[in-house]
Amino acid sequence: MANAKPKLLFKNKDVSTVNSSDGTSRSLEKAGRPNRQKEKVNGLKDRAQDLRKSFIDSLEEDIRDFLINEAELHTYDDLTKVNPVTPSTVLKCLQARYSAKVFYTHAGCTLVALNPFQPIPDLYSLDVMREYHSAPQPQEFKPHIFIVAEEAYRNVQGQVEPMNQSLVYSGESGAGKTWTSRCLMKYYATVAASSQKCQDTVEKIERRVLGSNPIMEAFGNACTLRNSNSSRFGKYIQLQLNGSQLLVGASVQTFLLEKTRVAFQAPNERNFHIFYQMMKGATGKQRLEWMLPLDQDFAWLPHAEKTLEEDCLQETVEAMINLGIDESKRTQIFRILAGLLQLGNVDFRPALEEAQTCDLDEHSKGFLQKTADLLQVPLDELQSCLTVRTLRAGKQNVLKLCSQSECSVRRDCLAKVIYAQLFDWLVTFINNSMCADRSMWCNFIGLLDVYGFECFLLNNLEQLCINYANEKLQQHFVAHYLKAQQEEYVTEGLQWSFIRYQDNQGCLDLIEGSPSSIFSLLNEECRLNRASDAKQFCVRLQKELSHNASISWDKFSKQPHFTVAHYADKVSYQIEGMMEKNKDPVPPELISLLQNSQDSLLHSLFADGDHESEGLRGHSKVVTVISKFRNSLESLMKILHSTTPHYTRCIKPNPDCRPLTFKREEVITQLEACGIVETINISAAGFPIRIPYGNFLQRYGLITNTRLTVQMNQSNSPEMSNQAVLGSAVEDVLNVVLKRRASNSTLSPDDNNNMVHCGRTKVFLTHSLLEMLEVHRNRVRSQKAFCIQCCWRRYQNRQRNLKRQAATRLQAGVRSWLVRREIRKWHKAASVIQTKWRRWRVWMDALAEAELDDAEDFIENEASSALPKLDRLLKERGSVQLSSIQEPVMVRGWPIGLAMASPPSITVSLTATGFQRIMSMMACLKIPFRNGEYKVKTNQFDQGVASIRAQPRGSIKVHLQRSPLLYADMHPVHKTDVVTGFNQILLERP
Ligand SMILES: Nc1ncnc2c1ncn2[C@@H]1O[C@H](COP(=O)(O)OP(=O)(O)OP(=O)(O)O)[C@@H](O)[C@H]1O
Repeated sequence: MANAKPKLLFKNKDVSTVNSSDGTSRSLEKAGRPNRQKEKVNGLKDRAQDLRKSFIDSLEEDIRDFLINEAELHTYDDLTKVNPVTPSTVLKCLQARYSAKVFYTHAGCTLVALNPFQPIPDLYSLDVMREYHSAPQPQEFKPHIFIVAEEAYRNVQGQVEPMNQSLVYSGESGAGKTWTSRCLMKYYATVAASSQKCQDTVEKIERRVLGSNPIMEAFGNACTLRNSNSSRFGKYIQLQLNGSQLLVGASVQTFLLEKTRVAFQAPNERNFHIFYQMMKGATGKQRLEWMLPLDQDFAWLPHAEKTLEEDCLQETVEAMINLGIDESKRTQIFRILAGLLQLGNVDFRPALEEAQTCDLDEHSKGFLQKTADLLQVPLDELQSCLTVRTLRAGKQNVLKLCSQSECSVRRDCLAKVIYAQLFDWLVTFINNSMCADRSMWCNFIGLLDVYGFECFLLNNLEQLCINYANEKLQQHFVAHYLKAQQEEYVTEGLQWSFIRYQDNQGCLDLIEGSPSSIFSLLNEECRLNRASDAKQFCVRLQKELSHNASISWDKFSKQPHFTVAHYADKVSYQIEGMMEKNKDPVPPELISLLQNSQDSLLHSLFADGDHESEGLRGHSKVVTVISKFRNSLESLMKILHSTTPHYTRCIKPNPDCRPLTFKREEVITQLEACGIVETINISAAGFPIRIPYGNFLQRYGLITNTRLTVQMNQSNSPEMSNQAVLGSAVEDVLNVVLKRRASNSTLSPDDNNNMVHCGRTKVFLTHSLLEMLEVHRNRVRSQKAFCIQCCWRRYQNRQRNLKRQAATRLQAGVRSWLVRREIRKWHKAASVIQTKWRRWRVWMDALAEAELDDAEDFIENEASSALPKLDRLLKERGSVQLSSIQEPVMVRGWPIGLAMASPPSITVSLTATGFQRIMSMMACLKIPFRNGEYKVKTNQFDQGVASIRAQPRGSIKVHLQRSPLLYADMHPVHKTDVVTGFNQILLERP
């Protein structure tokens, strides 16, 4: 149905698809395959599920990115701009704004106010007020409570029907309703004070209007677990404006004061502030007068040690003075309150005998005495009222002694009735002092501060009334919101009739309808004036109301109860005590006691006869709490219906009242409870997704191959015709999608129309059509992706081949270059070696020639000189001494080398020609030829002399090896004892 919660795109669908793939595992189980296989299959399934989930998540993210720019969420001044309008996107937006210290956000015709829980400098200053007031278009400013205030004020100025305005702010305890109320009052006081003409009156009224706050808060607020300054009543303040829209008066109407708090405070909660103000702020004289010694403990004053800024008696007294409550009245008020504190300390003891009344201990007697004194009633009368009950039997009164618990109930009842009457008296007094004569004002701006929706562990009549009031306001709000939405659709040229939504009329019928409803049955039960039985009443409810879908019962609960499905949530109400609370009986004796009080104020509170107690009223006349509440709510609703409403939803971002802390769960619960989510759901019933044509084509244009730029460029005409061009392109896209849908299903074209509407500049969609568009877009995208993949692969292959060819060429080039370089190196080296070698050879040749020339010269020149001289010279030129021969023989290495260097024919000739060669060798060695004494061996195969060694008996053996270098051993050195030249190393050494 229309108010079904918007599901996340694709999520549900996908889960079902995944589940359907379960068959595999089931069939395996049936086949009884081993567990491991099953685990494997499950593992694969899980993986597939994970992959699918991550795909869906990324897809959702993609859609979200398209619809909404998360980075700019905090800049969204209006929650209806969030796309799609779902609780989670709304929450995200609020959180982003809260983090950016922006506390107000529009939500269509509503303003959402997040409590910062710390004073924000310059957010509510006089300058800001004046700025908003003087702005030609305050709506263009940042969202603020002053925009709402100014809008209401201008509506009055504009005299547009309905001229009267109502500013409704709701929210849970601690959300900032009272704060908002104070801000608005200050705003109007400032705005109205801008006129010089009636400055005195305005100031007087302003002082009184603002001055009434401390009094109302002192008497009606208390420290609770959820808020240290919690209003325990609902109020509607009417600011009265004259023809010039100046503030000339004000009045206040209150609802459902939590009077039980006077006599009962929940653990860790406190009584109304006023009692603590008296205890802490009284002067010595006042303490005596009020009988409140500093060291006295009071049962009804728990946690008195806790000091709050609200515990300021002086401020309350000053406000009283401003309002015109004179000293004697103030004294009376405080004496009565002190009397209540004393009364709380009175404890009853069970009667010793059945015929006796409940007893009081000494302490209690003292407290009762003080109570009687302060309330100015006779002590014995007071005591008997609390302990004895008067029953009417025909025309006679019958006295009945009360049990201990009955006495306590009567004591509490006395306190509650006095406090409630005193509170009402104060409200009346405030009204009298602020309210202008009816002829003086013509319009009003009403400020409605109501309790927010309540759902506790145990809920009773108070919660039923509060939640009923919230249902009423929600109904009013929904009607108003739909009107605003209708206006938006009309601007876009859409029909309104297609919006279907489920309102909360069913729930209201259940609570207040006729002929039978919870209220009517409760009232009937109370009027029967019989002892109420919760179980019986529960059965009755089941019998009479079970046809209503909004009521249910928990079969497993033992306590008599009923559960109501409110628009915000289901709430279970316990029936026990509900009838008693509805009757709210006040024993007649108590009323007559108070009527006889010597205190004129107390006397006047009960003197008018309105307080006929249960025993004195006829059964048909019983006015129950429900009836009273319902009547006041009816009159309030009448006022609201006749005014232009402005809604502000105050949100408490965290339960601990910590500054600038945003708890998502906490906020979403409140958004649900204050109807924002319901509003969102209503919006979802129409077209929750609104996309400007341009954006639509950017995303979905590919379905019909439409390119936005082309579309835009085709038309150089003004904007409207641009929109027309875009609109027709959008329709083309939608037609493709809807045609495909029609071919797949049997739905009528009407159904298609319910899914989409094209406005003037935007296309309005349902979630399901968006889903279809996405599916279509994905299909087109996958086709295109496939195409791109093919092209890309082809391109890649071509590139790869080109690269391969290029690489081969490069490799070949590099290799040849390397080889060429190597060869060049070798050539170079070879030529160096050649050059060196040639040089060396030339040099050696030259040396050898020079040597030979020397030798020849020497032989020629010195032939005649003595042989020892020649020996010396040879020795000098470097020669080997073969010491083993008897006579020293000098061997000139180089001539041997020279000999060896001769062509092999020399060697061959040594062997071949035998003796001749041996002779030349011996000549070289300068060995005297002595046949048989020496043995000269030459190596036939190796070139050169292998060795020359001394043989036994004086023989020598020369062992030389031929150097690869010609004449290597040929350079004689002038040292006689050293053989030099290359052949030195070739000489075998011992
Ligand atoms: N706009 C604001 N700026 C700063 N602090 C704020 C603002 N609104 C609320 N507060 C703080 O939050 C506290 C609770 O606010 P308030 O008393 O207005 O809540 P409430 O909704 O009226 O609660 P209840 O329903 O219990 O009366 C205030 O005492 C104040 O400290």
